Amino acid sequence: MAVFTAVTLDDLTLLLKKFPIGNAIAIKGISSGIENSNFFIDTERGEYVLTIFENLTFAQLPFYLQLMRHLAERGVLVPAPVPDQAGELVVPLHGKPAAIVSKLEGSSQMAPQPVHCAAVGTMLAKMHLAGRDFALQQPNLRGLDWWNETTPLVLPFLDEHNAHLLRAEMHFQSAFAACDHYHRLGRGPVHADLFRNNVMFIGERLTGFFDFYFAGCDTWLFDVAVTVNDWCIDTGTGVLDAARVRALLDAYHAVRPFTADEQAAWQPMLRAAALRFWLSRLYDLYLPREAEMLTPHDPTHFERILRERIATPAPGLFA
Ligand SMILES: Nc1ncnc2c1ncn2[C@@H]1O[C@H](COP(=O)(O)OP(=O)(O)OP(=O)(O)O)[C@@H](O)[C@H]1O
Ligand SMILES: N[C@@H](CCO)C(=O)O
Repeated sequence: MAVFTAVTLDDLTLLLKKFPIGNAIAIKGISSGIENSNFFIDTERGEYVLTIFENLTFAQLPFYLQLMRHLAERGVLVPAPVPDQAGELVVPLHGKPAAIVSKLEGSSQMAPQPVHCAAVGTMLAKMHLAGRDFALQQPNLRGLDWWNETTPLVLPFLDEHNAHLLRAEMHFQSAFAACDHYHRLGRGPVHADLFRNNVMFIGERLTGFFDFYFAGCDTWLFDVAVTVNDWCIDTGTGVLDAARVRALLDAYHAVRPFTADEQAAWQPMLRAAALRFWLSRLYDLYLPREAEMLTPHDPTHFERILRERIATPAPGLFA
């Protein structure tokens, strides 16, 4: 279940008095998702999604909501936040921050073909370009600093085989983050969690990216690597599917051409993207937050992907 904070139709009626989207008609909790309480809401003006943020603070939220607004205004398909009558995108509800965004049509494509990967690559490149003039700055809060903080917390839970892998990969990634190629990589706001369950499709048509609540400023290549590590793999083995990788990368490259520095950084970046989710899944499994009510995601999936990326070079970014 993923409604940590309950909201009744009466609560919604009161809340919507502050929003220019008509009166409340219905509210329905959304069962998927592990971070926030989400609701589909119907109003006299249409369908929206109400999110109550269970972990993010009032101070952190403007970055995410303003970013979504910035991207939506530039034609990137993302949910558009709805400002209240005072122009606020984040409002208190039951003492927690909340926001209303437009509802995307469609559903997640959990068995993507090259055509879906190409659509994701195109929209991801458009998103990176559209984010270049976004004024707010917030680091990727699940970046190298967080990995450094988290590694000693999870190491005691690992067997020697995995502890060795984690220590060795942290060593490798620290050196990578210090190298010249890395510092020349293009940067900006990135989604940083663009998995299959965070993109909507109707058939082969992409209708939107959502769940921006891990977004932050980081290298664009990190975003591409996170996306490829989920969209272009055999989920049983973590092995990359060459046709889907090619489709995603070629589509991205056609909108924002990759650079030689990005090509040089590609293999270590795929490992970095695998490490990021291996670590967060280990952390969620061994050090669960009190409010956590869901079965954590399986860390061994990303351990497998990391080992596979170390063992087998991925197709290059471009020929
Ligand atoms: N703007 C939107 N339009 C349509 N559906 C949405 C929208 N936002 C969220 N949803 C629906 O709500 C579900 C949960 O949302 P979301 O993934 O953002 O939750 P979460 O708690 O942040 O989850 P997680 O971190 O596990 O991905 C999605 O799978 C999707 O079905
Ligand atoms: N995409 C993350 C969950 C957080 O959104 C994972 O699969 O570990």
